[in-house]
Amino acid sequence: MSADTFRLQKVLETFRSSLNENKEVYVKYYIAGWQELVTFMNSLGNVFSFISKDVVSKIQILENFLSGESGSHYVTIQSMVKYELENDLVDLTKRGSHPESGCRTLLRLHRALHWLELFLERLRTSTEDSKTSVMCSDAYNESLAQHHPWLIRKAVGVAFCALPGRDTFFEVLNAGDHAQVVALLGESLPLIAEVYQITEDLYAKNNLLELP
Ligand SMILES: CCCCCCCC/C=C\CCCCCCCC(=O)N[C@@H](COP(=O)(O)O)[C@H](O)/C=C/CCCCCCCCCCCCC
Repeated sequence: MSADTFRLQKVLETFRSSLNENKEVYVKYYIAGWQELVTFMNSLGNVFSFISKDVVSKIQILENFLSGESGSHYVTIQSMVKYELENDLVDLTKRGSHPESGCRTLLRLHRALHWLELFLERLRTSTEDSKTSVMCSDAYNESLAQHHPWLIRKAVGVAFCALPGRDTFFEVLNAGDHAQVVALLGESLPLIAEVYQITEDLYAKNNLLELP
């Protein structure tokens, strides 16, 4: 299997590894989960490249923090929030001297993780006449759409029309037959949901949910 072949199992493994016994979220594994999702998006064709490019740029920002001189403060999302707030490294109300803080960058991926959770639950419970474009757009309208300007929403709508049908989508997930994919989604979703909720609670507690 080539390195750039998407594996749903790997998404499950990375999100499982991202949580420690203290319910802290390791940035390294959070990033790894997104890198695997980018591999999946790239397998869908160029129509999604504007999306994967944005995710890759945000992954790179977080990787740069993690490998930088303050990297020890970026090991977990919790330590990142603490460090950036204590050192005034976050633009809280308007974009200023820290336009691409770790907190703000991760928030964008966090919001997208909500979309993923909503979409995967729809996929898990879908029937043979379900449409991937409808499942994607319904999940998008319930989550990310509120954070995107009109032009982005329109571009996303066009991209959704290019999505493969449900059967092909299951095949591209590369996780066996439908029953095996549904089982793996059932195993993955609680982990994704837990990572999402821990991050949501952390950001809400620190009033970071609307970072510019
Ligand atoms: C486990 C099974 C895999 C199933 C398929 C999932 C594969 C894709 C996973 C996630 C894709 C969504 C990632 C979206 C990240 C968007 C981050 C964002 O909101 N960026 C905007 C804000 O950033 P700043 O400008 O403030 O820095 C950015 O402006 C917009 C970027 C481009 C548009 C993003 C649209 C997201 C659409 C979500 C549906 C993606 C469908 C992928 C194909 C299944």
